[in-house]
Amino acid sequence: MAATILQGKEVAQSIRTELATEVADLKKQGIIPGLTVVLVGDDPASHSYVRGKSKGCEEVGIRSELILKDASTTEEELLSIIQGLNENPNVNGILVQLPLPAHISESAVIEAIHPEKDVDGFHPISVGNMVLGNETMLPCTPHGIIELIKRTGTEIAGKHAVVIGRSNIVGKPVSLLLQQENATVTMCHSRTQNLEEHTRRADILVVATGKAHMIGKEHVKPGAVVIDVGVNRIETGKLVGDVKFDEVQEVASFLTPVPGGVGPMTITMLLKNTVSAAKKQAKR
Ligand SMILES: NC(=O)C1=CN([C@@H]2O[C@H](COP(=O)(O)OP(=O)(O)OC[C@H]3O[C@@H](n4cnc5c(N)ncnc54)[C@H](OP(=O)(O)O)[C@@H]3O)[C@@H](O)[C@H]2O)C=CC1
Ligand SMILES: Nc1nc(=O)c2c([nH]1)NC[C@@H]1CN(c3ccc(C(=O)N[C@@H](CCC(=O)O)C(=O)O)cc3)C=[N+]21
Ligand SMILES: [Mg+2]
Repeated sequence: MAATILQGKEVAQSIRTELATEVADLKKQGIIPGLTVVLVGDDPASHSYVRGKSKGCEEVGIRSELILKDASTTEEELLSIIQGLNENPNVNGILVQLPLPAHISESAVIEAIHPEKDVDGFHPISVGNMVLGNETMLPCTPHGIIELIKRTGTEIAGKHAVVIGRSNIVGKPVSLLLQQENATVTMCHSRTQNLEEHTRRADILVVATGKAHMIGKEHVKPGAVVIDVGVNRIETGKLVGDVKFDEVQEVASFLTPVPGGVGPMTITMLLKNTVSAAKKQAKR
């Protein structure tokens, strides 16, 4: 039986409609949520993601600002820009697009963002609160993935979830959130031996490696929910996931497409975090 395609784009759209109503209400109270995105350098993929973020803000009525700096920007300059944004009451959320040029320390930059404005959920305080299960800003991609899985009607509790990838922005946090939803979680990475043996036991398989088409139907248990996080531009210029969509579609029960799956959910969770940051900051 062919998998149901999990149209993240449609789910994202319906959440954005709800957010637009919420933002309209906030505006009546004089609260205008604002997001500032800082982009250093001229990586074309980064520019493309950042455009998606501005468009998302526009759709729901969030005021967005883009600060573009060239690749030679120093760490000191960037830290001082962040300091200014921390102090600016019109800015509720700050996102510094990663990766940064090699001469800038990503951890120093992330730590400079005020945790209340950390809409990426990357600050050590946000990460620590997530690990402890405290209420906090959740990282956008992992949060979007959990929302998508829930929309399938799949009960996460008790299921075996396998996550491939252990990055700080996707693999690690999504495995933690799945565990908090009471899944039994296995984490795989580039040093995992016999990958297929692990993935074939997954009721829920989350793939976040950045390796185009590395997962085929031989990796997937019939009936599994498969979430493809990868966004890879191949030679033809086409955008593809980490999963061989056509063949995995034959065995999975649900499968996310690329594009149109996890990506739009990521941006929507960013919008959601920005709105919640604005509400929290307005109370003070
Ligand atoms: N749709 C969205 O919203 C988003 C999409 N992405 C995309 O998701 C993908 C992953 O991103 P990110 O987590 O930042 O990537 P990273 O490169 O930071 O991490 C990749 C992870 O995959 C593991 N890995 C690599 N190759 C293999 C392999 N052959 N077998 C098993 N594990 C492997 C690595 O293992 P090891 O740790 O051992 O090196 C690492 O843990 C990228 O394509 C990225 O563009 C990312 C963020 C958001
Ligand atoms: N500080 C920071 N926060 C991030 O959240 C962050 C980051 N840095 N660096 C890079 C990764 C990657 N990422 C994506 C977001 C949306 C899509 C997305 O919307 N993709 C569309 C296609 C986009 C296109 O056509 O290029 C889709 O999948 O449908 C993809 C990737 C966020 N990231
Ligand atoms: Mg990375």
